[in-house]
Amino acid sequence: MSASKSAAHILKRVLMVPPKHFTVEYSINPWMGGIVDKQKAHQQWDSLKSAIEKAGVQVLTMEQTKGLPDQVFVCNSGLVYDNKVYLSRFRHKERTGEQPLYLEWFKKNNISTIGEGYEEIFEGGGDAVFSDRNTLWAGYGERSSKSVYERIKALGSFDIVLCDMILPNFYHLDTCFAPVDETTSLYYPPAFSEATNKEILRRLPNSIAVSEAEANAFVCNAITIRDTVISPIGVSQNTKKALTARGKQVEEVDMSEFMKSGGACQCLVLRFHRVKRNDFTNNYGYGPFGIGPTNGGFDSFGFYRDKYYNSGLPPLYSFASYRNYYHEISFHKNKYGQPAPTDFEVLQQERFGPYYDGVWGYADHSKNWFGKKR
Ligand SMILES: NC(=[NH2+])NCCC[C@H](N)C(=O)O
Repeated sequence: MSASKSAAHILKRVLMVPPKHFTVEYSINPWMGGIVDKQKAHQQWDSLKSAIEKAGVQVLTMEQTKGLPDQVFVCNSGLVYDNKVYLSRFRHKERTGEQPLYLEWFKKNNISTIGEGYEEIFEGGGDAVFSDRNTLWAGYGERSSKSVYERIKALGSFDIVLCDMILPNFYHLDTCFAPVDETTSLYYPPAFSEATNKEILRRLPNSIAVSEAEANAFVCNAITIRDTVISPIGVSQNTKKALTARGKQVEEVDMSEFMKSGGACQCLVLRFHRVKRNDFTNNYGYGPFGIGPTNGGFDSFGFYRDKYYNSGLPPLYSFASYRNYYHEISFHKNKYGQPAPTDFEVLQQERFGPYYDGVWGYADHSKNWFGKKR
């Protein structure tokens, strides 16, 4: 059993693209065809968004650009780890127009980007998914290239489990595999080579094999948020039983319009997980006494500050710098319109000089607290 919390438990936000210009007008996978009912697509997208929010995850949105019908499948924009993203490079020319738009969005939201201009084909969260912070499931075959995963090591240090996919209908990893918790996934065994099947059961021994009918209903395109499994309609009684035995509840949403393009729940979201805290914060992102830097009180350095001590000037602490400091992605600008400092550690050293050595992290958060030196 993995020591690390499952990805489902640390999912914090997702990015979604409302289907303003969603159509099926070309065919780059075996599912694509049919006429999209636009109104239905909007309703289905809205109900997915509500299900995600109800499960406690924030939904950010980005506008769709006309002429890029598959941009709704924003999961394919890249793979996010902490505050970094490895950018996609699409296999089909029909989707390459999406790349610069995603790049711009990541830059605007202070997420550092890797992979711009790289040759290797990579379709982001469609083919690569974390089951916990230390384990990346890495699909290749129809879309992403196997070699890209050497490059992806630049994102962070985690195991990369290469998944050999062998059926054209299951062209993205998320069409046939979905992590559920630290020992469980939903998966469709025929879609994988024998070696990959073994590896899935070795690392996630409680995995649930779905039937052909479920696989074709895109049940493996589910998203688990804590204990809620949000899946397209079509989960069998057997699978429901197995999930209930794992303490999960199943919520089915109709994804018929998006399935005309070969996508469903998971394809419509890009995931942002909770970022690992520095040692000197508690699990709530605050320093001692639960007082955060935006209030008066002691901060996590053990320094007292009041809310207005720097009045007249922009505050030393702002929401943006606070988020950045706690290794959070800052999605908000502070009220002075200033971006978060790019290297907050350096900034802290300049401010606090000898009192700050970057290695705090005992129970009282500071070995130099009030001049104490232990
Ligand atoms: N993550 C996914 N499986 N996304 C679905 C993408 C669907 C899109 N029509 C394509 O073929 O690229």
